[in-house]
Amino acid sequence: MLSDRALVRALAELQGNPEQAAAVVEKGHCVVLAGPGSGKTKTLTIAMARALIQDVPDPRGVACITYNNDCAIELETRLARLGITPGDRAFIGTVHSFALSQVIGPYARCVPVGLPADFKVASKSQMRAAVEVAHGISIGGYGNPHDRWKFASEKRVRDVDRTRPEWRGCNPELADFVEAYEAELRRQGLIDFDDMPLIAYRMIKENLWIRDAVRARFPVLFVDEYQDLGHALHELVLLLCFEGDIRLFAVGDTDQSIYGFTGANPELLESLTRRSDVRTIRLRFNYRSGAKIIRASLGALGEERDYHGIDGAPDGDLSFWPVPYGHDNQAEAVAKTIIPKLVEQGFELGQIAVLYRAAWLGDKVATALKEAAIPFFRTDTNALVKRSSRLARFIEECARWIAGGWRDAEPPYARLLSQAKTLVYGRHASEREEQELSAQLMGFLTASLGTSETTHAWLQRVARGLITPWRTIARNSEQEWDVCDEMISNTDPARDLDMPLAHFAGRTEGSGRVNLSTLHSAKGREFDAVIMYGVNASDMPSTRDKSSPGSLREARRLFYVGVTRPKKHLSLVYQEHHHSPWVFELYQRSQQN
Ligand SMILES: Nc1ncnc2c1ncn2[C@@H]1O[C@H](COP(=O)(O)OP(=O)(O)OP(=O)(O)O)[C@@H](O)[C@H]1O
Repeated sequence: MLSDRALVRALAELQGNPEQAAAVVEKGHCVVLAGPGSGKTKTLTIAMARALIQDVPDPRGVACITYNNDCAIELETRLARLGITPGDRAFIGTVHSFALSQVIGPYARCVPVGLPADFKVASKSQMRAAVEVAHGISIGGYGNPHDRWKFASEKRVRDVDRTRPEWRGCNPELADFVEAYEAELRRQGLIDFDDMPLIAYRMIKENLWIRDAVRARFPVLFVDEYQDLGHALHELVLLLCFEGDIRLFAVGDTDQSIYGFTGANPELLESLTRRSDVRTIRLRFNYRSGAKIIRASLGALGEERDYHGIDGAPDGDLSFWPVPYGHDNQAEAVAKTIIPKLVEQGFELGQIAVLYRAAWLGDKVATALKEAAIPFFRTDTNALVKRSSRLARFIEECARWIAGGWRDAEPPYARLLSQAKTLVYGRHASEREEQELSAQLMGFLTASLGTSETTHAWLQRVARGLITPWRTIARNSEQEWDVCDEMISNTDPARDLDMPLAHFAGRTEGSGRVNLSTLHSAKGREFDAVIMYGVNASDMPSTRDKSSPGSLREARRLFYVGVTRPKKHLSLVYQEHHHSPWVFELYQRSQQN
């Protein structure tokens, strides 16, 4: 339970930092801008707890929007430490789930948006087919529809307000393409992912009573990682907060903007700081990393910033690992030399992370670690348990309960039931629905106790016993039910991927396993030691990164995100005589004072 005592303790922790302390008690619109490790997320979570206790009377609550499910889960974990759990008074989720569960779900049937009551989210193949139909109608079928769609979908997420002249004034044929595509989806009772914030925006803009209803429920809106959220969220914020009187508390760092390919634009956050009705607070200390790592990170960014380590913090250390030949040899060096050396220096495996650009590089590291018998936990797209998938995490928690967790309530059954409720009903289930769900879940879990099934066989039973019946009744159309099938395929015994259920159940983070993550998924996280793998001249930046100044800048920011994750030690691994140019700049800057 959210308690005054936990809040008093949390507020006391910020007293040494006047900027953080001022931000959490701010009663007007507030934007906190700061570099890595400066306590933005900590400030946001405490501000949220304070608002819930002191500013917003029950049953009203607050909403907190963030970029993706990874970030939402990280926030939920931090808020849970302050006694806040998502529920009626606190919405925590992505902008898509906010749009779907707080605007479209409750109000679409009251306004003419052209959605049937039982609308569904389109699958990838339905979206591709709709693009092809729309291309035939709007462009006459000339050229490759999917190549053309890339430009159309960029316009779709950028020009959010279609009543403005830019929508038809600039590239009208792309506007036609988008409209034909959306009409084709609607004809089938479908919406897609990008539709969610766009439809919510239009619903609110055209029906101001919906904005009032959202404000009645959530008088304060928190936004984490604002720089990674695109135009649709920004327009929603302008509508809800600056035209609609909901209080905004946003945090972000333009130097860590790494989702340009999804339409994110760091300028949107900058534009908020120029508003006279917003108080901008800049944090100056980096609590995470030693001074040497902070200096190195400025070399990685290639620009100076006014961030400092805290007095008395250890300097931190860097090591450089030139390896003859390519990725395989570099992965071997990570497994056979670098990790053992870090362990020798006293680092725990669970506090070491290996970061890389793409999941296929993670495969190479995983293979080398397997051969060296080093346990690891993957959080990239090739991971068995997708960190970003609530369904995958729920399945893993069920396995933990079966593999002994039921004895000491770790995880407690109530948590499993609440996760199941969210997956199927999006949190609001009737008493009868909840009872039926519980009977089904409890029946399944108890039938799994004491069996000697492997993970693959058990997952097949999960699919038959839970997923198949649930996906037919699911109201929460956002859920990716196919994740269970992916897990079944990723444990295929024919490819020697199966494992005992107890082994699968122990695959949680921080349990003595090295963390393997893409740079994107490492965002917002921290580790004692970080190994940046594959920092080669041809990978960072890649030829694709060099195709435009914007993508080159974004690649550099991605490198910076990785370099700013360690608290105490940063290792860089690259091909001998073929290192990224940024490694050299980083080295030079780390040597200066
Ligand atoms: N006032 C403070 N006193 C002590 N430790 C703090 C303070 N503020 C933040 N920290 C610690 O600093 C670390 C970084 O904080 P946090 O993750 O909130 O930073 P951030 O700005 O969100 O980082 P990033 O942008 O890199 O994700 C955490 O370990 C946090 O507990």
